Amino acid sequence: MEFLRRVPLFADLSLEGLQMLDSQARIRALPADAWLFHQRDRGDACYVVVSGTLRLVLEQGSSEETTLGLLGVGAFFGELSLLEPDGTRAAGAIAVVQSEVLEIPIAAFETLLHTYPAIAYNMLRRVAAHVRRSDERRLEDLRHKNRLLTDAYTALEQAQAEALRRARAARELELGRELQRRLVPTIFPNLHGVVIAAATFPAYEMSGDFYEVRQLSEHMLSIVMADVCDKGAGAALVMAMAKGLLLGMDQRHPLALVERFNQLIRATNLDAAVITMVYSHLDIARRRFTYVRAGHDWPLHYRSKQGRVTMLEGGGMPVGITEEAFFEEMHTDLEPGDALVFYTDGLCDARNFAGDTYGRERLISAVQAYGRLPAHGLADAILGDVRAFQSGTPPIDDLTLLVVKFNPEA
Ligand SMILES: Nc1ncnc2c1ncn2[C@@H]1O[C@@H]2COP(=O)(O)O[C@H]2[C@H]1O
Repeated sequence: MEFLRRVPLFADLSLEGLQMLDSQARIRALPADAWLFHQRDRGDACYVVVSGTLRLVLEQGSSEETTLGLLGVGAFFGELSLLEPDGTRAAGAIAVVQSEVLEIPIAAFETLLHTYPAIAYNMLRRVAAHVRRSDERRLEDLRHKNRLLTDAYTALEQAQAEALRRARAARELELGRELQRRLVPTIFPNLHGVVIAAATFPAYEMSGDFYEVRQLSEHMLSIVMADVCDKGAGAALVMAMAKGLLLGMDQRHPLALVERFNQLIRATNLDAAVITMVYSHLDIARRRFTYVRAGHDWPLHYRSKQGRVTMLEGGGMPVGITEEAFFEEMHTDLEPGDALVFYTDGLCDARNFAGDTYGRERLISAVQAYGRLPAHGLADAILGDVRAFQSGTPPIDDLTLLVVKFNPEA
């Protein structure tokens, strides 16, 4: 009774009212973590905390919980569900520590409301406050969910745009690669027993390496091996432009062609347009090889009679550096069974795990060892030697190899 009198809600109750409550209410003990009731349970009593602490919980899902508030000694709760017919609990109540509550059955609660207008009025104020608070909570909850949704939507939009951009870039690269594949020949003129084999491997999606073999007359081939001094898409664009320029040029004189080509490349004003190249003519009837080496790695000449390899001499700077560049036209005579090996610097610069480069010495040894093989066999043997040396280390530069096997028909 004394305890009931100290509960603020019951402060104005008459002795009769307090006695009625006291006779009908009972104490319930709750161990820590015990549920007094769950949200959505049917309400059949209201409560006052006698000892300990309870927590009011919104149970939103199996794992989601929101604490509405803590109830200390003297707190009154559990009345909302009693005010509507067959009302259910708006929240669950759980003991935080070992606690006790005074349980007032619905019948006693209704008698109180009917008998004491002041209590009914207080109850009305509590309900109004609950409704307002729950509206605010719902609004804030909605705003929060809206923010989460907006964030998720923005993230999704960004991810979609990024995926689209990547797909487009990948498609463009694929188109570029395809275009480039068509720019380098795979079928070569096979005349008078001269067989050519070539292979190119870009370090990135696209490459700055290129080669070209054209038949200029019945007995004359032009052979070009070139390397744009850059990698990737930029190099590939310069490569396509350079190839176009070369195609339209007068091919009769190697030295004149390289000099003119240098001026044309300079005239493009592109910084990236620096190209090392070997431009050459193979005169099959005269067994003569004429070439201009513009800053490119020395082609190798396998002399079948001696079984030896020589580097083809002759100097010159890369194309595209200066208008005053100096180039040299050189000649060498070929014997049946000889081979010419052209390559880009990606071949000698191929690295192994230890960081060592394949190098020209190894290349010369390989050409010397396999020089007797036909063109494709020799190209495969050289590439096999490089791959074995690399043992899986990813390439850092484009790698191109072209082999000419000279077996003129008598
Ligand atoms: N914001 C609130 N929303 C719902 N119930 C509340 C809230 N704050 C306190 N409560 C009390 O928690 C009790 C849960 O059971 P009832 O719905 O019977 O009555 C509820 C109120 O007494």
